[in-house]
This record gives sequence, structure tokens and C-alpha cells, in this order.
Amino acid sequence: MLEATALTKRYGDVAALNGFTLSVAAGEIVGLVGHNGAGKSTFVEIVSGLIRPDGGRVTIGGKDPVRARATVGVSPQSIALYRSTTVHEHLRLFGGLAGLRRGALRREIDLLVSALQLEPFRDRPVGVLSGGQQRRAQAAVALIHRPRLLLMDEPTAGADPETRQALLDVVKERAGEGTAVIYTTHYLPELTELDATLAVARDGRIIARGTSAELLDGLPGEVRVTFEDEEEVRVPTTDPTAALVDLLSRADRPVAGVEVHHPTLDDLYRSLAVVRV
Ligand SMILES: Nc1ncnc2c1ncn2[C@@H]1O[C@H](COP(=O)(O)OP(=O)(O)OP(=O)(O)O)[C@@H](O)[C@H]1O
Repeated sequence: MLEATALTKRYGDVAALNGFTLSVAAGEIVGLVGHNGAGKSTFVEIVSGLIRPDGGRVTIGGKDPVRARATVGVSPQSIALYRSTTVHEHLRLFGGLAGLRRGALRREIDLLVSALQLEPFRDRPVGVLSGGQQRRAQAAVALIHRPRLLLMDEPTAGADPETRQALLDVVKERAGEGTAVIYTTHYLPELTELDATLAVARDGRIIARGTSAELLDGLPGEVRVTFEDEEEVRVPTTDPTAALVDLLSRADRPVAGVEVHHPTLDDLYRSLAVVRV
């Protein structure tokens, strides 16, 4: 669905993208992660057709991003809505611009207002809404025309747990219907919940790509054993089960408790700080 190859983009001395290559299949959710300044938003802006790369190639369903705009839904990092326009008016406007009419438009609006829990403020101007409410309105605008490619740049920033869940459920549902999703976040447990594959960005390119199981393999976990005399022993390991068996077989005192800390996405994320490519 999306093919991006060797994209480059410079801002003066800064190489925002430096050989950025990523492909996303229909129905796939790709979690795009990486430190601040890694190039994630620049990539999203290029795929949205908002800016042009200096080099490389990107196609969406075989088309240039500008030509493919009607099939793309974007929820940008900074809110891009009209402050004095209500949530409902936004959805009518953007749904109408995408070609939805009467019954179909009403149906899509009702579905999203309900799924994203927008009912209580659907007729309020966006400018008076809280940050989290504005994010949900932004997501609804991105989804109103059932895009084939959905770009969500930190869509849950500032959202409370309930609204975060509502948004994740909608994203999962759309992916289940065949929408390709690029989901940028610093909150990594969301990606496990979305069952997303991961693309790790660093210095303007993707340095790792795969399932979370593939990328986490080899990252250190930790085994913690507490003895009844309250002493705690911690062993860093890439094989927590073997380390635990080893530790327990050598224990010379009664054990009060064991804890196995398997490597998580957070460990992967932190490991970027020491990986040099
Ligand atoms: N319009 C611009 N003008 C100048 N520099 C820019 C511009 N847009 C991005 N950059 C620079 O390009 C680099 C990549 O920025 P980008 O916003 O793509 O990173 P990011 O991975 O999305 O970061 P974050 O996680 O903070 O959102 C940064 O060094 C940034 O300062």
C-alpha cells in the first residue's frame, strides 16, 4: 500500500531524513518509534503530500502522495482544526469534501462520534475543547472518509486511559478492514496492544523493522529473587527462564519470592541510545 524508498530531506545543516525506507501493507499497523528528531513527523508530512522529499521515492497504492490524498487520512502531531467550528461541522465538512453524501455521511459521523466518545461535545466549537478532546476530534476527521492509509502522529498524546482505549479500538477495527496504518507514539505499550509491527527510526532512517518479538529477542531482561532474610539478588540476562532455574538451583536459603522481568518495548527504545549504526 505504501512504499517509501531512500527518502532524503534536509533543513539547512540538518538531515531530517537520510535514506528513510519503509513499506506498509494493507491491513498492517506499523508502530513508528524513535527519539525526538529521528525524522518521524517529516516522513508523515511527506506521505501526507504536505512537503516534498529532496530525494528518494514514495508511492501510495502506486500513486504519488499528492495524487493519492483522497485515500489518506492524517491525524497530525499538532491539532489542525478550525477553532470556531464545531466537531460535527468539521466531520460534515471533511466528509462532504471527500464525497460522502446525506445518509452515508450521517452514518459515518454517527459511527465515529459514538466510537470516539464525542457525543457530549459534538456541537461545541473545537477551540473550547480540552487537549484530549481535540485529539479525538482530529482522529475522527482523519477517519471520516474511510482512508486506505491512515497516518496517526502521536494521536493519544494527552489522552486519558478511557479515550486512549477508544482510539486504539477504532484503529484496530479499521486495520481489520484492510486500512494500512502508520502509528507514531512514544507510549510503547500501545503498540503491543495494537499488535503492530515496529519500525525504529534513528537519525533520519529506519534502523530496525520487524515484529516486537523479533526486535526484543536478545535485549536484556532481569531475574529478581528475594530471600526470606529480605536480601534481593538481581541477575541481568537475555534468557530469564534459564537464569531463574540456575539461581534457584544454587539458592542456599529459603526463597520468599521471584520476579522475572522480560524485555519490553521500553527496553528496546532505551537500547536505541547505545546502538550505533
Ligand atoms: N520545518 C523544519 N525546519 C527546520 N528543521 C526541521 C523542520 N522540520 C523538522 N526539522 C528538523 O528535522 C529533524 C527531524 O524532525 P522530526 O519532527 O521529523 O522528528 P520526529 O522524529 O518527529 O521528532 P519528535 O518525536 O520530537 O516529534 C529535527 O532535527 C528537526 O529539528
